[in-house]
Amino acid sequence: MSNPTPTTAGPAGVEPDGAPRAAAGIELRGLVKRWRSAAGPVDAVRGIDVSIARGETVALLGPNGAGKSTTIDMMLGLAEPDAGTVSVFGMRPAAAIDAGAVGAMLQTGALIRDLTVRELVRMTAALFPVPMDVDEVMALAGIEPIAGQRTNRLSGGQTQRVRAAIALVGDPDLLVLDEPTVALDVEGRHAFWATMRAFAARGKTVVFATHYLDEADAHADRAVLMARGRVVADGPTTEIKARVGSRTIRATLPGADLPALGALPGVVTADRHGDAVILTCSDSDAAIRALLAAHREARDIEISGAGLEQAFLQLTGDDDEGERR
Ligand SMILES: Nc1ncnc2c1ncn2[C@@H]1O[C@H](COP(=O)(O)OP(=O)(O)OP(=O)(O)O)[C@@H](O)[C@H]1O
Repeated sequence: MSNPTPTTAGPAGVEPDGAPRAAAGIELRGLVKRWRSAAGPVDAVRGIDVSIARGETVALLGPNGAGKSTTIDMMLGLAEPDAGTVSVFGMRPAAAIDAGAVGAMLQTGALIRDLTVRELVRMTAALFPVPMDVDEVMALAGIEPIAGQRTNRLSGGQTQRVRAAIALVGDPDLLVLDEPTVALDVEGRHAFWATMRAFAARGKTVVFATHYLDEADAHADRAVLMARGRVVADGPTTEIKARVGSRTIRATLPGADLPALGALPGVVTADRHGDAVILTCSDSDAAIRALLAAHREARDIEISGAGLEQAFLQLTGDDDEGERR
């Protein structure tokens, strides 16, 4: 990964005609990236369009190799697109970084050794035009208790917290996180997301890639699902769940005729577990009415929404036809 190259784009936050860009968010337009390696070319990103408004928290979701990290690299100016454009608050990525508008926590990146945690955070703060107060960022990242510890004597979870503090200390308007909680245990994840929510609550824009679908569901306003270099779904997590269908009806119904249940209006599939039947529905309202009309004896009825995991598997499972909306 190379360092961002400075750009000669216009002054930070100002359009060529002099108008302020305060309202602009992140715009990815027609982005294409083909990596060339010894094993041959890899079409990592195959034409994606994503708009992220200021103040939004957006999760980039997708299986291994979907193109999430490549997209993040282009958003940060670390990789040059083969086609398309990236605009970060109206600027090219390198200009946005030069302006101190972007903080990032990528998958790799060691801490400078032989400094205390506080020294490292203070030193990093000095690199930014308008940094956060060092004590404030240490509190936000929960690293006050390890302020005096040497950076080479930290656990994996402590290292992640310090990396988070370093990403935050420039008080960026955009924070980009590539699978930030991979090394964290359950408690560490909880603390990490509390930090990020507190940061987002200051009106900041947060974009994160994750494999943890529950994290996207819990912490993002919106999820952009990628598979094989394309966007296969983009919307609020609730909308994505609704798009794939579905809700599930469970009911106790001994001796039920599964083919008949499967043929009820609004039902897509019918399965049995012991005396319980599980109906996957495209229209759970129609299905529940039909079920009760046909089987007054049905009891213990539960209706639940599909988890994001289920939505994700359905949306990314058969993506050969390309982008679907
Ligand atoms: N620097 C590179 N050189 C060559 N190929 C690359 C490079 N970076 C990524 N790739 C390839 O591009 C494709 C997309 O990778 P990318 O890391 O963007 O996906 P991802 O969705 O972030 O995956 P993961 O969840 O595993 O991190 C993969 O096939 C990967 O092997």
